[in-house]
Amino acid sequence: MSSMIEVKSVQKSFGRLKVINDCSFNIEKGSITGMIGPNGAGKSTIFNIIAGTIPLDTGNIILDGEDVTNQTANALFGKGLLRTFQIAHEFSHMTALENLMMVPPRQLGENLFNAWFQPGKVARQETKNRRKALEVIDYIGLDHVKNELAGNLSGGQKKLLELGRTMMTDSKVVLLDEVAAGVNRTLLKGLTDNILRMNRDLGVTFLVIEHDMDMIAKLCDPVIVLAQGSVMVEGKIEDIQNNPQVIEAYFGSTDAA
Ligand SMILES: Nc1ncnc2c1ncn2[C@@H]1O[C@H](COP(=O)(O)OP(=O)(O)OP(=O)(O)O)[C@@H](O)[C@H]1O
Repeated sequence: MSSMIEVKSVQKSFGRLKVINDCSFNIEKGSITGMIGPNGAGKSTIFNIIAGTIPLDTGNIILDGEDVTNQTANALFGKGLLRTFQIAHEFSHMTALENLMMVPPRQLGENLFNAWFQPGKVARQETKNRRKALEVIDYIGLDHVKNELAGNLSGGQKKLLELGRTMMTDSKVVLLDEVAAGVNRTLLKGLTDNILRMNRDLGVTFLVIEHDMDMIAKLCDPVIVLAQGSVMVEGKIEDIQNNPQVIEAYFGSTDAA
């Protein structure tokens, strides 16, 4: 297997606080890699560095063989790396289906030149886009609420819609940051099943940061344990759960989930 993402000796400090400390790991192509660790271990920070939302101090991020260190989230999006975002406030008054249709980058209809000079092409693109959105909404099991305003969807349905938005883009790698938070068990199963299907059917690689250990156990292999800004151990969830060092650092921590 080859690497989709390589994190190489990354360091990151906020002021005098060293948050990421010589952190290195690989995410294999086609894997669903989990990341766990105690509160404050640096999970969100390394996640944001990979996603291009915060710059690193030293080290490198390699995406599918290309050095993409400190490239913007937009540039990375163009290269097939996507993180899910909560549905922004301004999209909550649009329907679930419209939210999906909004997603593709470089949408022709938004380009004035194309709208004026290539109206046929724009219409074709919109039809294609709508067809894809209908396929995606069916795939994620939200067909029955496709015309509902996104703001009226339940918390779990919004998470499914966020996942659906990643499917509109043909992403190679999707970063998921605590998607299970606040989602009920039934919808969580839907979310987990969809991630597994996207991985299996579409070959999407995932990096999943999650406090929900059931979800990690169902989805992820391998699991990386981050502690104090670097990788403590990496392996199968069964081995990690029995590792005394991890139990001490993670499960022994009073504020661990
Ligand atoms: N922008 C920032 N400025 C200053 N300190 C920050 C900033 N972002 C994060 N930190 C600090 O970096 C450390 C790691 O935070 P981070 O959010 O990456 O941890 P985490 O492992 O995701 O934690 P949790 O599981 O609680 O979400 C914490 O001590 C946090 O206070």
